[in-house]
Amino acid sequence: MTVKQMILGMELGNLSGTQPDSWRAPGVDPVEYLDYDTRIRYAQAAERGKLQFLFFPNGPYHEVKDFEHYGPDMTPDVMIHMAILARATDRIGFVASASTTYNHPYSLAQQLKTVDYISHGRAAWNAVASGYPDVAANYGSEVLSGEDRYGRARESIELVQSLWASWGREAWVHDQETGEYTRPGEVAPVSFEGKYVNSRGPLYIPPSEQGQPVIVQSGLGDNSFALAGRYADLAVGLASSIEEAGACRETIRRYAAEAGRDPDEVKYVAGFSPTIGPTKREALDRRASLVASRLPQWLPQLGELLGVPLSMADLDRVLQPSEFGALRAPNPDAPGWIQARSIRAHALASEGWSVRDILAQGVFAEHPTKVGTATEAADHMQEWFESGAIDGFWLCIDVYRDGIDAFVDQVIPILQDRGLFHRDYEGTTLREHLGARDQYGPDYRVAQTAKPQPVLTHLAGRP
Ligand SMILES: Cc1cc2nc3c(=O)[nH]c(=O)nc-3n(C[C@H](O)[C@H](O)[C@H](O)COP(=O)(O)O)c2cc1C
Repeated sequence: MTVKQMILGMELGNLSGTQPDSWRAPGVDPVEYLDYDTRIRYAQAAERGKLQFLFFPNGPYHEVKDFEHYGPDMTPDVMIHMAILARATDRIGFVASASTTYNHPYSLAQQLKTVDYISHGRAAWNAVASGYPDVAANYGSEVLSGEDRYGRARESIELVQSLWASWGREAWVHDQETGEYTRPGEVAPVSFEGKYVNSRGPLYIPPSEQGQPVIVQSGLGDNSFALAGRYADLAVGLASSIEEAGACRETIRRYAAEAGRDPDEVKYVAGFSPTIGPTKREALDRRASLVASRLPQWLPQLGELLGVPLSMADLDRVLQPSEFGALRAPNPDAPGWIQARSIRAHALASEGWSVRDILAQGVFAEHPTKVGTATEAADHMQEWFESGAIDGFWLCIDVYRDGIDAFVDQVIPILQDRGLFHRDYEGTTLREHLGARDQYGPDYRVAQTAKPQPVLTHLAGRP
């Protein structure tokens, strides 16, 4: 019997790490954002840890509003980024986020398949439907309705996959003797006609070693979950608790079953934001220094959560239970990760941490946070994974310069010794790393617009 092991990915798209002041951390070169010798070193470190994939977020937009004090936190250009890192690594996969709303499927099909080919089958497309006003504004648009964004997303995925298969899987014979370059009729137009996107095709790029890129979906909300259930091999999630993660995963699995797929075909990974130190105290001090510029903004917010006014003068104070009282019910209409803040703030205050240490432990972080030793990080991961709510994690490393090495050299061996993570890649392609099924062209079990293509019909009929 093979024991199930976790899938691990890591975000590598933003400035110097995922924490706000990472660009000012000791030893960090503040211009490394565009220094590809450094980015390559980070990708290679993740590969040394046998991580299955790197995740590249992309709006494109500048999420941080205060451009004067914080660097951009998105990927410079996701396709170029992926291509450069692909040529400097051998095994690790790449998940490139790209909008289905503001890109033409032909361009996406071309770029993604090129990288899939040159990386020997390690590319994935995180197909996102662009719900952010800033992204829309960059393309001179308003945010479109959910119906239109997700209608276009479904068609775009099916068209991109149709174009990928318009160069038949066995088409490329390139026989120099006979002069036959491709088999007759096996590179053929797709003549795709949707409500939102059209293309004649064909695309002129042969299959990669995994056939075609893997489909990923990252999102929160019913539309995103339905898209993931219908098309994705991997869903990259955001969940503040094991219960929330389990509920997201179950929703995606239900949508997969409704679309006619085996729910096990979609893996679900949740975010995790560790800060590792030789001792808990050192880890807390590290994390506190990485959020220092946010403290004036967070203190009043923490005060609201705990029902006690807080200022910078309170930073090193331990609050007494009589000051903050009982946990107040979070707003049930708020997203889960916002609701989780009060619960976490209250729990940390009750444990007797100072105000600074409460804030250092990720009360306002987007993802579940563990600040402590490598063993504490591994314990968190083990608890989540063994609950059955997730198939793994995508890691949001605090400062890339030393945080990736710390995770790879200290946490990964613990996970491996506990049998929770593989010791080496099982194959060479991302599809193999994720245990995703073989697929070339659209998945006709779930397709809504794509029609079986001549090139595939032709191949199906071949003896
Ligand atoms: C973990 C996670 C990662 C995401 N990454 C991106 C991204 O890189 N680019 C993007 O445009 N949207 C990204 N999103 C946004 C979602 O794709 C989606 O648009 C959002 O959840 C809003 O949902 P809606 O489209 O139903 O309004 C991400 C969402 C989550 C939860």
